[in-house]
Amino acid sequence: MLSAVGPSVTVRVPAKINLHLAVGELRADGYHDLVTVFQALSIVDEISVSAAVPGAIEPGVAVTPTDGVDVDDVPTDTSNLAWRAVEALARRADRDPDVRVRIRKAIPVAGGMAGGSADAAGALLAAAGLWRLDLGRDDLMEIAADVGSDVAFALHGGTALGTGRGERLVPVLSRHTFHWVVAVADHGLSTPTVFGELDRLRARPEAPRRVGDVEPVLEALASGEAHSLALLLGNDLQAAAVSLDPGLRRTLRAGVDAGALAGVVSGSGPTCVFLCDGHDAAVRVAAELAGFGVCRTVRVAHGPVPGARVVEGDGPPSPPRPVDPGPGAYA
Ligand SMILES: C[C@@](CO)(OP(=O)(O)O)[C@H](O)COP(=O)(O)OP(=O)(O)OC[C@H]1O[C@@H](n2ccc(N)nc2=O)[C@H](O)[C@@H]1O
Ligand SMILES: Nc1ncnc2c1ncn2[C@@H]1O[C@H](COP(=O)(O)OP(=O)(O)O)[C@@H](O)[C@H]1O
Repeated sequence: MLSAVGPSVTVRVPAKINLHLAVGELRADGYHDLVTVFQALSIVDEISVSAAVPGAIEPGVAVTPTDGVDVDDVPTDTSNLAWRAVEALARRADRDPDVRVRIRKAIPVAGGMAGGSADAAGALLAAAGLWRLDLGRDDLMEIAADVGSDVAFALHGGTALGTGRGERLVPVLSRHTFHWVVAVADHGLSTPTVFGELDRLRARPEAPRRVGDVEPVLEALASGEAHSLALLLGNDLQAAAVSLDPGLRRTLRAGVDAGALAGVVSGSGPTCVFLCDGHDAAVRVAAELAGFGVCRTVRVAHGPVPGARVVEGDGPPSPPRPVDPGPGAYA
């Protein structure tokens, strides 16, 4: 959009959860190989990138909370993941990152829902549009993966199987919409600390049990059966998140007591997500769970939803991406 002060592009980008997260051994590069099933949920951040204008729009990052999210721990300096994405794109395009990034934040911070990665994906798409860069989807995915393991999925959206660090994606057939209750904790957990805790737990004789194969999860998604999927939700990082934050055990129990089909820690936590038998059931579970006092806030959400999309501005609209895969997809 051409405004009085200059052009700007706005992108909406979803949170993710991990329906299945199998963590391999620690690699020499400090990462772990993953086999994960991501699903994008209807909790979205909005990222606007505007051309800096001397004296009117200063380069940098601003963050505004929405939906009661706590943004105290979101940096507004060059360490913000959205800014790092803009810098990576600017390097690729051989230009200055002379922009202002505004983030309207609804995704819980440090909650295992990849909010920072979502902002990075949003900033990447918005800046590419603002600068009218001639980059294909593969170029954007490559830059995204360099910024963080989860950034590529935020561009992709829908439901996808992630391997490698989580950045290698194949779309997964997911029939129907799944309804979730999201229990947001009053604090965050650091992703590297949770991976480190899992390594520590695995070095002990009574190592936590690992999640099973991913194939049954893909079959349940293809069938669209929430009851089948509920039995298969699993996350190797859950034992580590619970070890660092034992209160999560109560949260997980409370969601099921409130009527959810099943619950699991999302990614490195501490957000817990509960699969419900339809939208009305999710609203009931959320109301009951909110009364248990086991988390800071409770949200109702659904998935899958599309990945990062341009909603306003003079950049090219993002190509529509199928939530269901085309030929050659995994399931
Ligand atoms: C655990 C997951 C599951 O989807 O999500 P979150 O809980 O963070 O949302 C992801 O793997 C997080 O991805 P992301 O948050 O992008 O991680 P990165 O910035 O790439 O890495 C941060 C740190 O986490 C650890 N890490 C991350 C990914 C991976 N496959 N193995 C790792 O060991 C490493 O210590 C790394 O230095
Ligand atoms: N745009 C951003 N939004 C949220 N956190 C950010 C952002 N940029 C950097 N961070 C840092 O990344 C950490 C992890 O945040 P986040 O991506 O929300 O969680 P997670 O890795 O658990 O999914 C935060 O504690 C914060 O310090």
